[in-house]
Order: sequence, then C-alpha cells, then structure tokens
Amino acid sequence: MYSPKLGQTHRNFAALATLTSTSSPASHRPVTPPKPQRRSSAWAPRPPPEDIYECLEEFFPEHDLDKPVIEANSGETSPTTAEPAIPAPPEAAPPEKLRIRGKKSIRIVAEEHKELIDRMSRADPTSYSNAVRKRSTKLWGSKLEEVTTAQAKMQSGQPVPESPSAGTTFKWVRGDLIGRGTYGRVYLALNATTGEMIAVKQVAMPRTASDKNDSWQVTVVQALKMESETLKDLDHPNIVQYLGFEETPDNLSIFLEYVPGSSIGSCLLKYGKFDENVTKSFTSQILAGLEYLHSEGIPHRALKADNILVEMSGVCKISDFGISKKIDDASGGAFTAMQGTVFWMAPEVTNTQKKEYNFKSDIWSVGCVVLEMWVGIRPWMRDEAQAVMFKLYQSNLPPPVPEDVVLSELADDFRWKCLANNLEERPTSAELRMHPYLVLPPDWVFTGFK
Ligand SMILES: Nc1ncnc2c1ncn2[C@@H]1O[C@H](COP(=O)(O)OP(=O)(O)OP(=O)(O)O)[C@@H](O)[C@H]1O
Repeated sequence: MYSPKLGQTHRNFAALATLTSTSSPASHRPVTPPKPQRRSSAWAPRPPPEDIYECLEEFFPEHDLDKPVIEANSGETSPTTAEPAIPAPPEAAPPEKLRIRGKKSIRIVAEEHKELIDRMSRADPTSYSNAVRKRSTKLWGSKLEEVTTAQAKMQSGQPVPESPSAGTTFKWVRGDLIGRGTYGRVYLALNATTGEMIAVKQVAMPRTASDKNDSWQVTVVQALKMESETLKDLDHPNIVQYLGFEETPDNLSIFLEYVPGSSIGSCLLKYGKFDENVTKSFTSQILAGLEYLHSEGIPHRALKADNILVEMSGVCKISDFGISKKIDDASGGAFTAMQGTVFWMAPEVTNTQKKEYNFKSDIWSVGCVVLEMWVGIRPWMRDEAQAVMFKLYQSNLPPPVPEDVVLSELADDFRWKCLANNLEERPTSAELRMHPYLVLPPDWVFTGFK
C-alpha cells in the first residue's frame, strides 16, 4: 500500500497548509505507510482526494478503517460516475481478515476507488479533475447509513447490522472538520459504499422543547431541506453538486461534492490581488456557473468571494446558493447572517421596502467579486455594513476603486456594466460572458496565483 508517490503528493499538500505530525495507526493494519503529516490547526486543509487516500487515518481518525463493515458486492457501479472504459487490471484479493463474511473494510473500498482514479488519470491526465470528481454518485432516493464511531468501537470482526430496507444503501463515514458557516459545520466524508470522497454539511436538529420553539433553528433546518431538494438535479462543472441529504434525530446532513483547495476569499487573503489572467479565468467560470443556475430559474442571492471554492487546478465552483437569503426572508429579516454579504449586495436588494431580487442582482455581486480580485480586499473596504447600505440605497453609489488600482479601458467597461444601477443596463450572465475583457491569451493555463 505504500506508494512512492506519497512524498510527492504531500509536497503539494504541504504547500496548502503548515503541517505537523500526528497519532499512530491501529496495530492490525496490514502495511504501515510512512507517517503523513498534518496541519496543526483545528481545521483540516482540503487536499485533493488522491492525497487523502494515501493517509486515510489522518482524516478519519475516529474510525477503524480495517474493520469489515461494507457489503463486498455493493457500490461497484454508480449511476452518475463518469467512468471511461478502461480495462481493470486483475483484482488482487484483499487479505482474508479484511474481507470477513462477504464484507470489505472502508480502507479496501477507498483503495479500490483510488485505483480507479489512478487508472483514469493514467489514461487521460486531464479527465479526473474535470469530469469524474464533479460527478460524485448522487444519493437521492437511496437509504443512507452513517458508520458511526460507536459502531467502529464494536468488537472487531462483529459486523455492523445491515439495513432491512430493499434498494441501494449507501454507507458513509464522517471525517475531519473542514469548515464552519453560519448554518452548520462542514466535514470531509467518505461514501464508504463507493469509496468516493464527499463533503457533508451538518446542522443540529431542534431536539428539546425550547429548541423547537426557537424559530432560528426551525427555520434553518426547513430552509436547508427545501434548498437541497431544489438543487438536487443541478449538474454543472462550476457549481458544487448536491448529492443528497439525511435526517436523523440529531442532525440534518447535506451531502455535497467535495471540492479540494480553498475559496477565492481565502486565496485573496493568502496571496493578495490576483494576476489579471487568473481574474479573467475565474470570472468566466463564475459567469458560466451563474448562467447555468439562472437558466434553471435559480438566483444565487448571496454570491461573494467566500462562496466560490477554487480547486488547486484553478477550477472554480459556486457554493451555498441562496440559503442565507431565504432564511433571512423567512424570518422577516430578523437574522443577521445577511450582514456578511452586504458588501456584495446590489442596491435593489438593500431596499427594504421593495426587497426586489433579480437574476441581475447576482451580476452586481459578480462585479463586486471581480473588483475584489483586482484590488485584493473586499468591496467597500473602508465602510461598515450600515454605511454601505446607506451609500447603495440613498446615493446610488457603486463600490469605489482605490486610487492605486489602474484598470484598463475594457476592465472599467466590464465593471460599469456589472455595477449599473439600472437593471436594464446590467447584462445577463450569458451576455457578460461575451465581454472582450474576459478574453484570455490562447495558450494561457492556470499555474498559480502570481
Ligand atoms: N463542498 C465542499 N467541499 C469542500 N469544502 C467545503 C464545501 N462546502 C463548504 N466547504 C468549506 O466549508 C466552509 C463553510 O461552508 P458553508 O457553506 O457552511 O459556509 P460559508 O459559505 O463559508 O458561510 P455562510 O454560510 O455563512 O455564507 C467553506 O468556507 C469551505 O471552506
């Protein structure tokens, strides 16, 4: 199992996070790979799945990965995984103790999936990140079962009870915390039936009588459930895919495509303003994702740099569609979550009398994110939220461009189009994608932020 690539993949991973060493693996693991290192912070970085497979125990520390808990014949095909026709090499049988009574361990399932990834990237080095990672197996309509830490602590060899239901059952395991938003925590997770790396956003369910009277908790859970249903059929390379959700007495879990890397917001914090071509490439991708969302009749409603995830390959994915705004609307504006997005908000949205939201309001937000990529800091950098609301609503002002930032004529035209007060003058995402500012040199490829 030790791969000579380990050092190499971890060099990439190390570029993303500062690493320190960690705990020892379980004693009965068949081969002990050299100890990977990890970040000292409470949050795990978001390395590519290829790297995570190399040191699973580091990201799923609470699980016994060698315990046979997965049906050996489950999950070998997935309805949505774009798998090219590559002949599989003859399968090496896993050691007997890892395949007890027709069951496989999580490690074996993960290794089989990693094998698939390796085969695919050998066959076509560009295919994996562009096609397959996006097409994680959808879980809608299937039974979902978390393999919990409690089950992992059951006596070794004792199988986890199977679900009595017919149809596909997907087992999944929760790994490290990778992010925290207003409405819940985001964890790395593994679809233990297919071996795919996924992300799970979890929100605690209202449990006690006082929880159930707490309109915040109830509204959040209802809005997240409705949102997941609305978004389940979306499928585009520039938007984060919703894979399914599970409701237990403790948590609402929303399963998402796992996006390794970071967000535009974090990259700006880390690297400062972007190279012009990076800005153009990211803007085109954001517009492509938005054009698709809008064509499906869905406005984003809370677009900002932190909601655009960026893979290390430079692929951008829009996340967190409209949830904050819907919760805010449902509560009559009582919650404060939207304050975090005021800086990217269009004037027509801040008008509390009209509360008008339009697909074009997302275009204003695109203008603000582009400005942020040009400048390196958030729009309205000197103003607090209330001052921004006033300037937008009373004075019809767009966010200013700092004096030391010089925009080309085309860039300035792009900015004015996005930030036009008159909705008629603000183009659609399809129209903006054609803007000459976005044209990249023909041989340009993303190689980093500078
Ligand atoms: N699909 C995903 N893959 C990988 N990481 C993710 C994914 N979704 C979210 N994250 C990480 O989790 C963090 C929290 O995400 P979440 O969507 O809950 O909140 P947010 O968008 O950051 O904030 P808010 O909900 O307050 O607007 C993100 O900043 C990101 O780092």
